[in-house]
Amino acid sequence: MISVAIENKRIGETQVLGPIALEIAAGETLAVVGPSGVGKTTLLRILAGLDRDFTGRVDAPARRAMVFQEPALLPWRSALDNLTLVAGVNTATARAALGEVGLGGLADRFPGQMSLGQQRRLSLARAFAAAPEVLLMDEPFVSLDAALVDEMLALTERLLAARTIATVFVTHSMAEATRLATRIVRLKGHPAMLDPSPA
Ligand SMILES: Nc1ncnc2c1ncn2[C@@H]1O[C@H](COP(=O)(O)OP(=O)(O)OP(=O)(O)O)[C@@H](O)[C@H]1O
Repeated sequence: MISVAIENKRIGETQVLGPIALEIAAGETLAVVGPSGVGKTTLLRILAGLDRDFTGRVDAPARRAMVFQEPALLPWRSALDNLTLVAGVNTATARAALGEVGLGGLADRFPGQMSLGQQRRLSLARAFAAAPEVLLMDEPFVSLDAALVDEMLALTERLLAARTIATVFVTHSMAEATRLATRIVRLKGHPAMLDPSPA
């Protein structure tokens, strides 16, 4: 379970967020939608513990994983080694995670030797490998073609269904939000707050 109460988040002189209060239960998938530049990534980075420069508090389990817009893989490490460098992921766990996303046969490939879809699946495998209690995804399917988005959505649904993770994902796409999320919230305004009308 994640509980967040942001009073104020500034970037320079500008107040970007707040006040914002949210609770996300284990097993729940919350989609955060809103216009470009409203503060969705800023909120997600606070939830991930990557940004502590705000007024307020975040209570969340320590085991958090993040999936970024770009796969952010290490090009000089094999698929397997991209997973084993995550704390708590040994070779057996990494192989199981690769198998779960359909990359069991590509453990020794480098990211540059994989298709875009395979790289995205590797990025998902890396996030799930460490058995996170909290998963944060920042537009994980942006710039993919429709068929690949559909494949990635199906895979993510399958991975989440087998676990009880508190998930927050940022998206521009209402179609993605509706498909994956159990709840949708919209960020609105400057500074951004939760829009009380249903998203
Ligand atoms: N390092 C920075 N310096 C100055 N302003 C920033 C910085 N990072 C973000 N901002 C500003 O903070 C606001 C929120 O940015 P954020 O990236 O959270 O928006 P977003 O909703 O995720 O946008 P998008 O949907 O386009 O990714 C924006 O107005 C942005 O210009």
